[in-house]
Amino acid sequence: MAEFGVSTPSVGVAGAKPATSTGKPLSVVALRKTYGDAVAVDEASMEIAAGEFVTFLGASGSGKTTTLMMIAGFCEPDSGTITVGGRDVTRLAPQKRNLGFVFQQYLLFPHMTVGENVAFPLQLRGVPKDEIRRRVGETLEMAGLSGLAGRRPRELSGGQQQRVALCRALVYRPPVILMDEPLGALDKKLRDQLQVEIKAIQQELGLTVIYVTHDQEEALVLSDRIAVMRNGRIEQFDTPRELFERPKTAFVADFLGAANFLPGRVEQQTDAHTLVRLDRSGGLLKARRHDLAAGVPVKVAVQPGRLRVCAPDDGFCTGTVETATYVGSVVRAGVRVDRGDAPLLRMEAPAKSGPVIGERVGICADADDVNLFPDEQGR
Ligand SMILES: Nc1ncnc2c1ncn2[C@@H]1O[C@H](COP(=O)(O)OP(=O)(O)OP(=O)(O)O)[C@@H](O)[C@H]1O
Repeated sequence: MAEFGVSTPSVGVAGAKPATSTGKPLSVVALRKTYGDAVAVDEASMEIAAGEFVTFLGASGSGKTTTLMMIAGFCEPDSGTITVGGRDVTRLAPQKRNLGFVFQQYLLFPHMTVGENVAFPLQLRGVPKDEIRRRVGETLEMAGLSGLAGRRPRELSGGQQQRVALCRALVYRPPVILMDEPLGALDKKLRDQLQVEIKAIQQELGLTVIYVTHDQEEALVLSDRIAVMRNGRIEQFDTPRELFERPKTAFVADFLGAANFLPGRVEQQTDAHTLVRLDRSGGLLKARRHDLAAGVPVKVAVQPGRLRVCAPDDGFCTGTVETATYVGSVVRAGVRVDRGDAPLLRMEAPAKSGPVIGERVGICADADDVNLFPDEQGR
């Protein structure tokens, strides 16, 4: 599976670190960039640990690439600071920051062979020839490209070209590698495969990686932590699990898990829970405890995978199954809720016991899976 020739150690396990990390910590403080009146990046701050895989995730135009380009040195910030391994690099030229880059366009030199492309960063740094030969050989082997060293980029597939681009970034062991949608041009199958390989190699070498994508699944698979960006701001910077289970805003809940939202009001606080009365059906729903006063209008948010079918009398609402799509291990269903608490509740149920179209059902959720957000519109 892992063509990079490394074992695939606990892929996707946040925080798994190798014994020796070649990465360095990176810190960004109050980074800001404007273009005329438009604010592209607004006071972005984050501390990234050595060996951590961090992803900037957001919709088009949210400021991901601008933030990455400021870290790389290709775009000058209006204000703020960037430090790598404790050294302030904010005003340094890109080549003086000693960072590796991999972009969506492979940007390989077409007239050079694979081996020459990978050797290039070492030649620039004046590394002796024998050493270059050894390190290029090792890196190509790790990427499963040893047999292709003599080919030119046009004689390679897209996936192979992207592996060469990755080798060229890895060969001089930069303490931080920046990747901007590196798999964006590849088909889904190849993308999935290279995600596993990039993660494996990052863990193996203990690299610090900052990765840009607008693909939520890719971000979840790869990252120790994800910075969800919106309108130039970091909306939440957290582990995939925290973002998914404890989103701090309705935007994050919707962006990461496509949450269901139901309008209601806080009814009562207990020591362990917050009780919510749904607006239209009057159903009572238990959420994990939030610090909200009785009477406050809220949006109740539950991820589709955390809703369950139960007996109509046992749920916080009832409805009729309107759609049911078999997608392998689960059935994705849409439930038309009585009295209009939500247009159509989206849920996932195990395929074996999945709901069928036309069935009358109750809907339940564990309190711990129910998040509340104050409803700013107030109603
Ligand atoms: N050179 C520029 N001149 C003017 N505006 C710019 C420039 N570069 C970026 N912007 C604006 O800054 C904002 C953030 O752009 P950025 O490319 O960082 O977003 P992004 O999240 O990376 O988007 P995408 O996923 O589409 O690449 C956008 O509104 C964009 O139009």
